[in-house]
Amino acid sequence: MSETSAPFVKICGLKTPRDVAAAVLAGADAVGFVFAPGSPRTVDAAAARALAREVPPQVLTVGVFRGQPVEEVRRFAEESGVRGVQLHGEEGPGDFAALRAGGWTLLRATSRHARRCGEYGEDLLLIDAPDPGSGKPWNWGSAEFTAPRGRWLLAGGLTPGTVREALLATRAWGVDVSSGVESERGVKSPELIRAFVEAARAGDAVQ
Ligand SMILES: O=C(O)c1ccccc1N[C@@H]1O[C@H](COP(=O)(O)O)[C@@H](O)[C@H]1O
Repeated sequence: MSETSAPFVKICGLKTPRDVAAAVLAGADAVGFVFAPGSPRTVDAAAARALAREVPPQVLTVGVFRGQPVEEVRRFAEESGVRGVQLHGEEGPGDFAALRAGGWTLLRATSRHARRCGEYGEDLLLIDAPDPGSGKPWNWGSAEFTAPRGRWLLAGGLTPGTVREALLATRAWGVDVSSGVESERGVKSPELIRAFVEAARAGDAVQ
């Protein structure tokens, strides 16, 4: 995982070798493969395994889950060989503790208020819109939003045009995007991926 002061950037919902090449070439720190059913980006474990083989070791591969039983999460993560697990659900500290033994980097995604990264035993906290993967932004600029402490990623409707402003406003440690780097729903655009990473890193550190 990146230890630089530049924002951490995760590009999510990759489905093809072309998507992976674009994210890696753009300089993403992490790439996500969606195992949650019902998304236009859902891939199976075998497809993710083949894609993950194209990812260099400095880039974190992450399996993305929504409301799936821990046993299913474990099985997909083991079969695909991803190094990180991102949970969008009602998982509690016990679930994170159960997955800890697998050696994965654990990401907890929530749209609720969170005080700090690590409260549930996660390595990274992700503050997202209530409808993950929808491309709908939430009101991160509102005075009611209090940023958590520690390593947290901002997600939800970010685009190359909004990511820098969002980073400056929230002081997030990093960002995660899916819809905002697509030419149509579920289809990644190498140009938008490059533009997103460039915009996130323009001027580098925001912390
Ligand atoms: O990308 C999906 O389809 C998805 C499905 C289920 C859970 C999470 C999903 N992606 C995550 O959603 C946000 C980004 O959403 P947006 O499309 O940029 O608004 C990010 O955390 C993805 O990892």
